[in-house]
Amino acid sequence: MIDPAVIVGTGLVGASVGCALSAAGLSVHLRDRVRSHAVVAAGRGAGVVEPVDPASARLVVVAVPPTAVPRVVASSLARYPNAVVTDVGSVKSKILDEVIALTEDASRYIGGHPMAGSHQSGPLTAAAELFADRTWVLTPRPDNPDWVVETARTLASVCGARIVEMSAADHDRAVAEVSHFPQLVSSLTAARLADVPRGDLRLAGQGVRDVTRIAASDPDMWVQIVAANRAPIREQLVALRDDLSGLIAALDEPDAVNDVLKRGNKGVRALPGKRGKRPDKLVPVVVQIPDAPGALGRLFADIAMNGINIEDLSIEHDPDREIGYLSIDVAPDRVDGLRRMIRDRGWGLRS
Ligand SMILES: NC(=O)C1=CN([C@@H]2O[C@H](COP(=O)(O)OP(=O)(O)OC[C@H]3O[C@@H](n4cnc5c(N)ncnc54)[C@H](O)[C@@H]3O)[C@@H](O)[C@H]2O)C=CC1
Ligand SMILES: O=C(O)C(=O)Cc1ccc(O)cc1
Repeated sequence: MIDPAVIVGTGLVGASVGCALSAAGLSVHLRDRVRSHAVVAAGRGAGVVEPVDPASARLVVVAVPPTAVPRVVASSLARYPNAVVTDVGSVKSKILDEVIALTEDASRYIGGHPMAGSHQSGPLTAAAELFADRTWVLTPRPDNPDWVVETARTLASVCGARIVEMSAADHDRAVAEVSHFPQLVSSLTAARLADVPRGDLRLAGQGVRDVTRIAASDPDMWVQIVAANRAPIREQLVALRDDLSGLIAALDEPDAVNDVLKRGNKGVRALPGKRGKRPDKLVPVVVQIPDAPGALGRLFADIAMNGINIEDLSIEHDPDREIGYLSIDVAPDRVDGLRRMIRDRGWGLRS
């Protein structure tokens, strides 16, 4: 149904889709305005740079920056007359409006958005597993024939993603809440660090790193995303401004500060955890590991030998010493066993 596929735009997301489809045995043809990006993506196993016979292409995945998406979708609909054309752009309504304005018949176009990526860009950071167990939003419309929707579903499934279907408008509101607004807040938080004296920055722990990771994202890309989804983002920012004004006015009142922190706790609990497990039902065990080849592998082997399932994990690097702190989340009934094993096997335990 999706073989052969064409990917236009072979940066982080396009090349990752290519890697996932190629790993599933499909033939994938890569195109990019910058040919070297397609060549690098091919080198990472995303497909081949040789063109496909346009009439034989079954699927085109447009993975270019948001402002370029409508034109590339329109030209792909014309160039590949038998293919379903989908995109991975982070906004959906504006792209759809522009595609409809550019084409006579947009029924072979269906919007898509895998909710996976990173703050990095370019094909060098691509990975076939990027979409595994992540949400892939599709925005089918009444004018899409069933086979078009089915083709897009097949793409998301082959990439290992969970499909969520909704209208373009609902998608844009949701991503403003859970992706675009958090990006801007992370950027604002990180921006304040640029003026913090070096000596003060040495006190930075994992908390500030957690809330600023995505502030390293590509500004060019995010300017385009924000421009295309202004109304719902503005709503979030205005609500934040009210919250900030309230907090500033109430800083002397512990009850009001407590209320802000409690609301924060509630928000964290609201986020879905792994397979529906609430993250607050897992317990972190922090292990000190040497920054040396094979250390992680040995630790994981020890944990597996003891029949303990790692539900989630994260790593923090010591800024001065060649060690890392691996935080392993396990079910509460496995904590004692894991701690005992860690000590018995000679690993350092931090909590
Ligand atoms: N970065 C992320 O975490 C995520 C990004 N997205 C969306 O995926 C799309 C691509 O993002 P990334 O892969 O991160 O960007 P990227 O910058 O890594 O790759 C974009 C690629 O598109 C190429 N390109 C630009 N204009 C083109 C054109 N007119 N024709 C052909 N190729 C063109 C560029 O040369 C580049 O190789 C964007 O629309 C973005 O909104 C979706 C989910 C996650
Ligand atoms: O880095 C992360 O955690 C992300 O959430 C990346 C991301 C960036 C843009 C999107 O449209 C979707 C996902």
